[in-house]
Amino acid sequence: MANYFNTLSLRDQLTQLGKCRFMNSSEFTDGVDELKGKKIVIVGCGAQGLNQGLNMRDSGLDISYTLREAAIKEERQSYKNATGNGFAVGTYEELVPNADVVINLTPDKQHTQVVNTVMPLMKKGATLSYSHGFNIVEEGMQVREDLTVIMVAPKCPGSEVREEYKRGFGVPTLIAVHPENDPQGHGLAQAKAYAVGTGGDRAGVLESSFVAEVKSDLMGEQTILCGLLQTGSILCFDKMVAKGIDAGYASKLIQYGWETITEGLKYGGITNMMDRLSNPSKIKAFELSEELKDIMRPLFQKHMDDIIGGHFSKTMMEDWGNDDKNLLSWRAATGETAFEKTPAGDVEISEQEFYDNGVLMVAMVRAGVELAFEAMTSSGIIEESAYYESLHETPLIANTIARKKLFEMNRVISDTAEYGCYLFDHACKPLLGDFMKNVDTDVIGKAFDQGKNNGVDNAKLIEVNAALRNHPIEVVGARLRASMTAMKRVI
Ligand SMILES: NC(=O)C1=CN([C@@H]2O[C@H](COP(=O)(O)OP(=O)(O)OC[C@H]3O[C@@H](n4cnc5c(N)ncnc54)[C@H](OP(=O)(O)O)[C@@H]3O)[C@@H](O)[C@H]2O)C=CC1
Ligand SMILES: CC[C@](O)(C(C)=O)C(=O)O
Ligand SMILES: [Mg+2]
Ligand SMILES: [Mg+2]
Repeated sequence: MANYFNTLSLRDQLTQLGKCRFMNSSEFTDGVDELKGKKIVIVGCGAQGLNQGLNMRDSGLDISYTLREAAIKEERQSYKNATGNGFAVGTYEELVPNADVVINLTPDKQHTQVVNTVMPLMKKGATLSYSHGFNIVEEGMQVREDLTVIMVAPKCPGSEVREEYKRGFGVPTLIAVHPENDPQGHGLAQAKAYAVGTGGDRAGVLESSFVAEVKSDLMGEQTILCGLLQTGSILCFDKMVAKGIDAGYASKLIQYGWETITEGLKYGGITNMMDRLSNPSKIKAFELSEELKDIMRPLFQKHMDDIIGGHFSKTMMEDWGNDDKNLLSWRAATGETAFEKTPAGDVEISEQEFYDNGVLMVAMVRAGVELAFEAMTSSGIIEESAYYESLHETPLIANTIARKKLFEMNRVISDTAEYGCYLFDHACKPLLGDFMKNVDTDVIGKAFDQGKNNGVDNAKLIEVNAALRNHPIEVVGARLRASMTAMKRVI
């Protein structure tokens, strides 16, 4: 199998990378009709499998799970997830031949083997669905000509897919039809109905391509969403402790700090997050983030280039072939970091204090979000997609760190995201070595303007505010957040 993206002509590469249309809610008036009464069988019952299945069943769809035989026999967690929630479970041979739609929600590493096993059992004209297109785009999986291939990719962890649905809403979702596999022309209608089933239509759906989803998803998760949050957690914690700040306080400031400060992003983007700081702190955070952007830009660009060119997927697949040696050793090493091992102290930290004493964390978030967005859009990914894969998803990943630190983040995200996160972290920490030598507790651990007057230069403040507010991510973000809020009001 060859990398599908690399087999395309430049024109087709650019067309598929740039495919992204924010769909109007009027396009979803048929609800789940296209899939009503159809047999939908999900392969795997993990982070996405369980939560998508619960939502689709509550939306009136016929959902059952097929698991590998050993998982059923040994009553593994996937089996318990499915049966414990009252779903029918069966082997591939029992369920796949009658399925109208087979949804592959196993880890990316398993896709080739899983698809090669289930495909011969699938009935003529059925549909195969994914939530991430790695197998199609990076591995070049060839799917039987009579089968339709679609993707419905929620832009968030599985736990949020369920939580938002229960709140009567949903999460932004990207849908796509593989152009090589749409023999009956109904792929888009099915993907739309599936997105309604998970609640995605209530938050916003992007009609995109497998290619755009893969390249943007990989970039977001490796850099700002997971990689930089990991690097920032470790570096900020070590700095505070080295400078004599109580380790329990430092641990708590970081564990809950990402969640608190990125909450500001949800409501009003980077502008709002930065506006939560006093004027002197905001100017300091701006200057730090400019410096961080200059230092980290080549690394963000390298990740984007390696993703676009296929170097990243090639090297990760080598690790798959090596029994995940890198992934497992990097996971173990993360568990040994001082931040992971130091429990959050029993101290009260107010919401405002997380901002005031976390100026460096705010600067890291601004730098990472903007750099990821810039690297994606300059590679042909449309702004809406780049927004979801950077700013929008950062608070959702930050929530996972608040639950159980980096362990929880890396547990909840896909193995693919986890691998890319460690790769970025290992390159980023040394890159920030000199920068970190020059920072002190006035920007991490204590308030920047403590005991000083609150004065700033007017011209400087105007310049900083303009730079923040006029960044393209703020423009597209304001539009997307307004439509999400409008959708929420309609429901
Ligand atoms: N994690 C996330 O939040 C997101 C994930 N995605 C995508 O969703 C897909 C699923 O990822 P995720 O939910 O993280 O996966 P998980 O690791 O959480 O779940 C995997 C499931 O697949 C089963 N499984 C593992 N290996 C095999 C195998 N060889 N054959 C059959 N079943 C197997 C496991 O069950 P058992 O081992 O018991 O057999 C488990 O139920 C991926 O394509 C990922 O990129 C997309 C958006 C976000
Ligand atoms: C951010 C990681 C992710 O892409 C996701 C939750 O969207 C993943 O692969 O887990
Ligand atoms: Mg993702
Ligand atoms: Mg991903």
